[in-house]
Amino acid sequence: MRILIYNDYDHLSQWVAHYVARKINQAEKKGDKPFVLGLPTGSSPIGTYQELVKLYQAGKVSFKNVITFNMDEYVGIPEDHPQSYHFFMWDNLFKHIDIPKENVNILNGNATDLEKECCDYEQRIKDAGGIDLFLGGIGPDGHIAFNEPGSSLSSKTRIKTLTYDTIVANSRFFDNDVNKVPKMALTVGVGTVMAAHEVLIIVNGYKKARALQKVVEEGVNHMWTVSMLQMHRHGIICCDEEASMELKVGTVKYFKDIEYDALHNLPKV
Ligand SMILES: N[C@@H]1[C@@H](O)[C@H](O)[C@@H](COP(=O)(O)O)O[C@@H]1O
Repeated sequence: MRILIYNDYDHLSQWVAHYVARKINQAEKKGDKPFVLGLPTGSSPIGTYQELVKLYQAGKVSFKNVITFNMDEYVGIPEDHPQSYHFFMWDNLFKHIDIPKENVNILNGNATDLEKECCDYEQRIKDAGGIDLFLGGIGPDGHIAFNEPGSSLSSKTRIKTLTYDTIVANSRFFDNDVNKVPKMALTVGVGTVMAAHEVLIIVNGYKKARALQKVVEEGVNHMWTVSMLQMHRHGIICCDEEASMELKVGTVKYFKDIEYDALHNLPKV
């Protein structure tokens, strides 16, 4: 697992966006199949999305041949609700780029048969040839997508009940009122994320420091579901200094040394 520790969120976001754009362009050159990208919501990827929009506007990347799969969606709020993940994705990324609407996949939290929606989503991922690169964020309790502590590390897309921790953390988007936060969500499983060819997780801010410490310095544990990344063949964590605050000085120094190039040069797009 690679750990890239950037001085600040802006540098981290720039690097991630260039990395994604480079992968898209490499796939475009090969020309055999669309590039399949897994995407998160939340505040962590916003800087990356802004940088990707800039790269698109500068003509450095096109999303015409990209298929996306989002990680999760709340159950029971309309797609045009400002806090739905559908709304978030169009508002922060899709409406600013040239991705064809039919290439965007987001779980439907209002489907009449939610279990079928989850099974169909797994099938759609398979039909697309699997996910090439899954971007993700984490919750303060180390959850990935909505795979709350205790989730099966081989889980697939399914319905999950949100923990009180997550409801409180996400209430900041719902007028700080826990009662307004949906109690259930549809989410890809830890196994769905780990099946991607590559997984890149963005971790920023001090509130994620404890989770990062667990994931980097302790073992694989279902109570910190993102720790499963340790088992992935191509796992990368991009974090900022604040998120690294609970790591040992020696751990930080080690990863800063071995990732010197990635910390000082942007991937060529
Ligand atoms: N389901 C989402 C996760 O996919 C996301 O990673 C997490 C962190 O959000 P933020 O990036 O806003 O801290 O929030 C939610 O729980």
